[in-house]
Amino acid sequence: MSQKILVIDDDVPFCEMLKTFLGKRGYSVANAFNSQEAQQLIDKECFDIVLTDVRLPDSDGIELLKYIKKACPTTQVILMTGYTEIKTAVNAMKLGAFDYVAKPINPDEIIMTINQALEKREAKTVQSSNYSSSNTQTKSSSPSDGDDYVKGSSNVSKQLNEYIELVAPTNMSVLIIGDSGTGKEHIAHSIHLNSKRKDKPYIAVDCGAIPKDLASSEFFGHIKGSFTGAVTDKVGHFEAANGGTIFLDEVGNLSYEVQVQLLRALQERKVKPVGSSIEIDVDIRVIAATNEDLPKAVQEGEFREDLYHRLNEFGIVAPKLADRGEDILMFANYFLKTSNTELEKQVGKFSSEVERVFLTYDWPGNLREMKNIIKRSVLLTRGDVVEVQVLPQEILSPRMQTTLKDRTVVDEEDLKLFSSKNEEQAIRTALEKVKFNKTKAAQVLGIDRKTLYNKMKLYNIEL
Ligand SMILES: Nc1ncnc2c1ncn2[C@@H]1O[C@H](COP(=O)(O)OP(=O)(O)OP(=O)(O)O)[C@@H](O)[C@H]1O
Repeated sequence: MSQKILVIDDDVPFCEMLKTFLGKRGYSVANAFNSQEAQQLIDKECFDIVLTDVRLPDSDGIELLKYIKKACPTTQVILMTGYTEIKTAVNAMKLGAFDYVAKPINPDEIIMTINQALEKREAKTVQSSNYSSSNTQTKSSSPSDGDDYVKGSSNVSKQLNEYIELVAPTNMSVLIIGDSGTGKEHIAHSIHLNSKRKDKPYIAVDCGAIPKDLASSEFFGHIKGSFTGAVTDKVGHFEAANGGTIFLDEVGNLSYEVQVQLLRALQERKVKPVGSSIEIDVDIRVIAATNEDLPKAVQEGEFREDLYHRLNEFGIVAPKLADRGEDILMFANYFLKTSNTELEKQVGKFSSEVERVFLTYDWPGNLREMKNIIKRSVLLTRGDVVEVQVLPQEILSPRMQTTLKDRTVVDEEDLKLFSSKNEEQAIRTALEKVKFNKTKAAQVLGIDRKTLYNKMKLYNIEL
């Protein structure tokens, strides 16, 4: 059966174009032109992937994302963002979006992102014999021992690694605090692998993806017939993690009610599956992560103070990528290597200009953003060296954008799937913003002046 994709954008020709493009590649595609229509379709069936514009006429992509995550937790949502909306996109990732792609949309990039999203969706629904869940991962590989873990040598990294080494062998609960994409999950897994529990289960639970009414059953399990839909006995995350480590990702997203249940389980080290009268002893180590300001949530009465202290026996801050100094290029080279392997390419290195951009950019999406940008750049690189022309415009400073020699060639490619309506609007908005100074407008848009003139002619934009 072909994978189902819902494309949501108020730009009808663009939606149709994307539908045809994806349809030709074997996907079964539906279109919606506003949020209401989209919700009606989602109420009828859960899609594998939803591709939605960030701005919709009757709502925005972020609100819709929340709706989808509630209605269909395993659907992977990819946002399509216009110029300079990276902050919104990063926020969306915190709320559970799989990824974002910048408009103009590049055909290879969108296909690559869809494939990655489908892989993630499949990984989420992998089931083991007596334990199944849509919101967990069990892991056996070692990120800290093998080639796939960059330790870094900057001062912040040295301190981070020291903390991991110190706390790992203990049984202390660890709370990892850090922005989205800083590597919190990697840190959690590394603590597990360096602990005495390393040969026991490691269960990662995405707390943000658990629907409120199913939370008790997800954490503590249920017995057959205990509620409508409980057709078999189910082992909860706590029991599955028995003897090992449970990683509670996005712990700040748990409802107050679930927080109470969780605290009880952690204090008493016993769980009772829904519908059962028998308590099960559990021996687990808890690692939690959040990108929220939990002390503030405590102050505002949204997060229980006793649970906060229970989780925060040892706090670790995951550093922002921009603060990791000399590690930045180490990470970049690591992602170059992994991208080459995944895409079966042999791109050798970054140009020195690209390295300079990497070192000066502020990386709001941290390691995840870097990984995505490098993968996209490797995909678009035809030679041996990643040049600045293949970098997305949001990471280039305006000054650099105008010095790009071959920008037009890349633009022409990027524009294949870029709707004329959006493009015309983007150009008009940019011109207005800079009081109709064409040089500045070209900078804002990330295109050269010649391209801007051509496009103004095409859309009859007169000043
Ligand atoms: N030390 C590391 N070495 C190599 N890759 C890493 C490292 N840390 C993180 N990554 C990679 O960076 C990406 C983001 O990491 P991760 O998912 O752990 O971040 P996160 O902080 O948990 O994100 P979120 O808050 O969005 O859940 C992942 O693809 C991960 O594989």
